[in-house]
Amino acid sequence: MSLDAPSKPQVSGAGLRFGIAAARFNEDLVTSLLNRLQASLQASGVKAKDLVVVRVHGSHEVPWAAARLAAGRRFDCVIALGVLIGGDTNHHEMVGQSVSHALQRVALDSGVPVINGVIVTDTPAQARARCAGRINRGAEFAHAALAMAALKRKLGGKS
Ligand SMILES: Nc1c(NC[C@H](O)[C@H](O)[C@H](O)CO)[nH]c(=O)[nH]c1=O
Ligand SMILES: CC(=O)[C@@H](O)COP(=O)(O)O
Repeated sequence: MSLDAPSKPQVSGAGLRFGIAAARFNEDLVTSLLNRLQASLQASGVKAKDLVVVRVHGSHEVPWAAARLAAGRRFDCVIALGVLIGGDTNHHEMVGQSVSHALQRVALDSGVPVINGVIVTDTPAQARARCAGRINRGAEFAHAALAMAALKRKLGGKS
């Protein structure tokens, strides 16, 4: 586990727009992650009207939704959220790797930054600690999103 995330960026969120694609699988945990993300974005000045959330079945479906949000060219950054927890097989690792690659492809192909907020853990306890416990990954993803949205405004993108 790493807790050495960068600190909150000195970025005002006012006027920045975010598209969020979130899985329903492990719904309570993903919703907690989403709530923490939204609270952190709004604390930095992002308006509720500038946060658009779409929900999909599982983490495997998140990259497609992220791609559609990015293709709309309305957002400064797209944020992908999901929680993959190990079951009897290594399915969670397979999905986690493919989702990670797909999200990177969406970002590079679309020119819209994509934040990988899909958490992959071996146990439910590890997932709870990161989504609803002492490790606030929702706020970390918000900080990454704010920084990348501001950078996109500065450097430009395809859109
Ligand atoms: N086991 C988890 C899944 N599995 C579902 C897949 O993501 C996918 O929806 C299914 O294979 C149909 O394409 N999803 C999660 O988000 N978290 C899990 O722990
Ligand atoms: C089918 C799934 O999404 C996932 O829950 C796999 O679980 P398991 O490894 O126990 O088959």
